Amino acid sequence: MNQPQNKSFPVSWDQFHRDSRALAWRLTSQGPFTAIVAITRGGLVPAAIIARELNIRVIESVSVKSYDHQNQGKITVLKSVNSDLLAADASGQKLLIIDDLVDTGATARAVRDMLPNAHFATVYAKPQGRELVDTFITEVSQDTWIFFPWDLDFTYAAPIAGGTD
Ligand SMILES: O=P(O)(O)OC[C@H]1O[C@H](OP(=O)(O)OP(=O)(O)O)[C@H](O)[C@@H]1O
Ligand SMILES: O=c1[nH]c(=O)c2nc[nH]c2[nH]1
Ligand SMILES: [Mg+2]
Repeated sequence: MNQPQNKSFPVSWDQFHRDSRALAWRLTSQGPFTAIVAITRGGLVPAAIIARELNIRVIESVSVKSYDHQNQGKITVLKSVNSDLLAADASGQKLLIIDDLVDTGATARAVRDMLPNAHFATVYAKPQGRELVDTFITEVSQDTWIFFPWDLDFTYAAPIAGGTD
């Protein structure tokens, strides 16, 4: 990552479900899609919600890793897209790629290279990667780290004004 992520944007399960549903609503005018390609692991949860809302039964995964905790490394493709879907994309079928967020855009670029005709959607977007995404719901600033509900646990929060309660 290019700049420190000194703000935080924690997302609850409720909020994530609502935002993913809002993304599904927005995607209704872009389909119908024959299949979803979820970018694991973060894209698996919104992909399940969107598949349910849009009645899509075929879900493929592509595994791309670029972060170790909050540090960006080089892009590694751990699992590519199966050849049937590569052929479907090349023949003009509408595929939908889903991820939880786009940050620098490195992951999105790698997956777009595999499926150049697919519609790319994320729940959240940061400015550096926004142009690589066709549809998203909420933008946060580049110096914000989004904390997803599957990475969080309930814990004590100090008062905003400082000190202890
Ligand atoms: O736009 P970028 O700068 O490439 O960052 C966005 C990607 O980073 C995160 O995935 P990560 O590589 O951490 O793997 P994970 O989904 O398994 O958590 C996130 O889920 C996106 O896929
Ligand atoms: O949980 C996450 N939050 C983020 O803001 C982010 N950016 C890249 N990868 C990320 N993972
Ligand atoms: Mg990811």
